[in-house]
Amino acid sequence: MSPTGIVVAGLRKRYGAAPALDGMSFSVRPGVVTGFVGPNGAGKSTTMRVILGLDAVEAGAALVDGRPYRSLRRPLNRVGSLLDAAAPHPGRSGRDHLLWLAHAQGLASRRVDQVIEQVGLAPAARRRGGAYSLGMRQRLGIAAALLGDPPILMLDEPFNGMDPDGIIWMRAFLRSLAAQGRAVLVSSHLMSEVQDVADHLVVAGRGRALADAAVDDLVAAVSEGRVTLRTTAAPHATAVLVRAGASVVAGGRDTVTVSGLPADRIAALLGAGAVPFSEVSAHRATLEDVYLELTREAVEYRAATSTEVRR
Ligand SMILES: Nc1ncnc2c1ncn2[C@@H]1O[C@H](COP(=O)(O)OP(=O)(O)OP(=O)(O)O)[C@@H](O)[C@H]1O
Repeated sequence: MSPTGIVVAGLRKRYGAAPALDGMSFSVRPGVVTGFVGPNGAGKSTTMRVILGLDAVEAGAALVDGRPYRSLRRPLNRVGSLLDAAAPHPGRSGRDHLLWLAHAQGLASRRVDQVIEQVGLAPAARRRGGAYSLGMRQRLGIAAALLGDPPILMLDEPFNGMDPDGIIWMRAFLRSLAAQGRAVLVSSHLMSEVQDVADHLVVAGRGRALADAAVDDLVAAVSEGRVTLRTTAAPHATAVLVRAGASVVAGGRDTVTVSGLPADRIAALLGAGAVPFSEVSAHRATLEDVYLELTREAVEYRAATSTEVRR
């Protein structure tokens, strides 16, 4: 398959005065789905374009199988990419679009029917492209990326325009591609889209990777030292705990997340203050928490979504 996947090291690029990439570094390993998430403008699409040699950088390097994309001998057999949903000629069928691409790459027509099957486009393959929904165009774009049977796949926002069934299909499909040993990089500006599919996450913000780590490690790091408290008297509990030096963040209904105090001390303080509670347990952060924590400073504007009381 691919011995090294993709390695991105210290990419820098400006558009005018504004840095689009400001030291972007991460790697995409074989056999794993790597989610590439970050707010709008974080530099995800620019990074993918740089990996494919479509954009130049002022510093840094992007290597595919240890080489710059442009020096690969048969690049389409090494990396399959989806940067924008496919836009077949409106009068041409999806199958004809793929046949045209296959011939341009010197690939057998047989490959076209295989990838159409793989992406579940068979019922629509002979329909005119003009009638395709965005979700169908995404499938067609993925079929095109797979034509050369590449060991590396790079998909920019492939969930865009997919309905819930399409999203479930896409997750399973990406997992199966990684299980075959391929390196799969998939971007999204929504953490919810990559959760349940990515084993590894690169969180981008302001042109750099804020994190490049296994999902489990990120969740553990953000969970550490936090305690979930379930109480019907959240305002009272918050007042008691903040007075004792904790930070308290409102969670779901009847729950708050406490940091700065161990669980046994929290229970003792609430007991002493006669504050009712039903649970005090180690907090398990969600991927959404991880994302919010990491990108807090990288987002130019975010409406207040939680009430946080700090000491
Ligand atoms: N062709 C361009 N000309 C000028 N600025 C650009 C161009 N392409 C990207 N940028 C800027 O570079 C920065 C990074 O953009 P990029 O599209 O890579 O981010 P992104 O993470 O993919 O965001 P999104 O999720 O919105 O696509 C942004 O500030 C963007 O406005």
